[in-house]
Amino acid sequence: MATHTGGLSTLRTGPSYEVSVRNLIRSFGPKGVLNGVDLDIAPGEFVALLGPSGCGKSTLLRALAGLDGDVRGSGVVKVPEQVSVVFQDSRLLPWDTVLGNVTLGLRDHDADARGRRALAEVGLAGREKAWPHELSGGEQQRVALARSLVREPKLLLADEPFGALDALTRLKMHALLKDLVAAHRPAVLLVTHDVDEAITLADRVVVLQGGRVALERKAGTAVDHSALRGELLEALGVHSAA
Ligand SMILES: Nc1ncnc2c1ncn2[C@@H]1O[C@H](COP(=O)(O)OP(=O)(O)OP(=O)(O)O)[C@@H](O)[C@H]1O
Repeated sequence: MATHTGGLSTLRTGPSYEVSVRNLIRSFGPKGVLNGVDLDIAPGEFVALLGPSGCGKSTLLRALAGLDGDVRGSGVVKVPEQVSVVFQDSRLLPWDTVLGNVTLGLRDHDADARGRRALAEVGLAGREKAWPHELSGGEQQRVALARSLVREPKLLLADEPFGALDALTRLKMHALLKDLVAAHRPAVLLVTHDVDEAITLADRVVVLQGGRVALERKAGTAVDHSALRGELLEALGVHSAA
């Protein structure tokens, strides 16, 4: 699914990066959206992408996924071959079972066994034969995660995957995603509007603004959550009294 530029990647970036973006520019008609984005993601690193609505977060994610066509020469210097994408809606095929959705397109002889294992990992063992409409929104997102991870991606791209879920389900999904990422170790780029979600889940938080990376901060358990929260909210133009 992802597209490659080859060649330049070894000149511009160390082999230690899974993803390298240099001076990525994207516009729709005369409107510039991405005006020179630089971003590297190391193997197994979890990066959260924050930014005001319309600043180009999804555009960047789609460029990395190769969803908007050929990205050669556009600034995506390096992306791995195995990329999986999870969106806000699960995008399950309504006419196939849960297991069928997870294994869709897999040709290996052990696809079913792998699909069952992936479903067990997301807490849906026993639901293989269910239809998507029989599942809750949270369960459908679990299936979407299983479908992504069964392909053992080197890069997991997630575009507000929990944005449509209630607060409690969202917290449960955070814990699940943390466990899945710890087990599979893909590099992750998570687009989110939720500053706390970004700080809790990611190793690094990147703020996109004016079509460029405006701020990058280390996140994770070792950092002062509330100080980082304040700094990020300020960068996003939200002035909180807290
Ligand atoms: N296919 C397209 N054609 C024309 N304009 C587009 C297209 N896709 C995105 N845009 C425009 O590019 C800008 C960035 O959109 P994008 O979806 O990347 O922003 P975003 O940061 O993900 O926003 P949000 O947080 O609201 O989801 C927006 O102004 C949008 O209208």
